[in-house]
Amino acid sequence: QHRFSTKKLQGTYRCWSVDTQSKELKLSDWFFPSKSMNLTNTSWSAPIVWEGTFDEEVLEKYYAKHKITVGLTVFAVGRYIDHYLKKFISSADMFFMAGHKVIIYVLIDDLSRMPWIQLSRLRTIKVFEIKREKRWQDISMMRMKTISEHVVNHIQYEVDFLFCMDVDQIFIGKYGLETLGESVAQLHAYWYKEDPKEVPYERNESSEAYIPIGMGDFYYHAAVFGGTPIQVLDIARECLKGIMNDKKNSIEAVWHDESHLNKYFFLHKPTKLLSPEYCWDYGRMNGLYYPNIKLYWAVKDYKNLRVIT
Ligand SMILES: CC(=O)N[C@H]1[C@@H](OP(=O)(O)OP(=O)(O)OC[C@H]2O[C@@H](n3ccc(=O)[nH]c3=O)[C@H](O)[C@@H]2O)O[C@H](CO)[C@H](O)[C@@H]1O
Ligand SMILES: [Mn+2]
Repeated sequence: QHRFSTKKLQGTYRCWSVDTQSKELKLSDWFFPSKSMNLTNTSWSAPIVWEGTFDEEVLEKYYAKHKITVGLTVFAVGRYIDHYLKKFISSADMFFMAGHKVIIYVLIDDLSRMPWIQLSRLRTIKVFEIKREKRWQDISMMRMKTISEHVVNHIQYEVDFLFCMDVDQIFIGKYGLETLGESVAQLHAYWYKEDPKEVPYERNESSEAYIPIGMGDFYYHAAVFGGTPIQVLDIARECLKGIMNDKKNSIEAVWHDESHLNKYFFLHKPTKLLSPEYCWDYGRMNGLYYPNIKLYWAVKDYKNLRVIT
């Protein structure tokens, strides 16, 4: 078993297996990082996708012949429905996999509050009612349970690739084929330049999400992850297992599902990483400028929006 044991962590990474089901285009055909850019490859040879590293034309041509459908799950519970959902979906309609088939899976705790949104061609929405967890921490963490159930029940038969995203964000640039992969992780905008020693991994040894100081590769943002449906199923199941075991021991990891996701990607290296351009925070990172932001954080308002318990 790969769950935590200090001895096992040392040097024995489980690398990804080649998923023969994946319709992904071969890396050497479309990924051309320039030498002047930093951080375009990981130590396990996964690409880190930035604007300027990929040949969009080659990708479009390839996927014109190999038709795909891309899924996108988003949760909206409580006040997050009225505050974020419409903007997230209408901006996704415009920018997420433009020109390709997309199914947006909305998981909502009150169907009657689902906003009416006129979609473009090739886009479908499927709405599912879910039960509302009492604490915001559980709303966030139990997404892993709901995602895994829906992947098992239907998503796996409907899409070739799947993304799972937070609702409190907005697309503003083309979020395209370059992001597709077997297992895709998002670099967190606050920590992508940081030494892994400094990032907020769970440091409690008793937690399933524990990563010892000095280990770890990057700090990944749980607001975006994806891959093939089978891979996403594995991510969601493993994270849920960690979350539930922690609950049994009355532990809650410091950044909830994000801590468990970081543990997962530490043990099972993602095959593709997305630069912070794919999930940017204009609020805190305003000293830095990237001209090609594709998705950014909406303004947070925890005090008014989160369920209070
Ligand atoms: C950088 C950072 O601070 N990250 C943490 C923070 O992310 P966030 O502050 O981005 O968390 P969040 O409030 O966006 O919650 C995550 C997602 O759960 C859904 N949702 C959550 C609450 C709610 O009342 N209704 C609802 O629909 C919604 O899709 C939302 O986008 O908090 C999360 C827990 O919430 C995780 O611990 C993240 O690791
Ligand atoms: Mn969020």
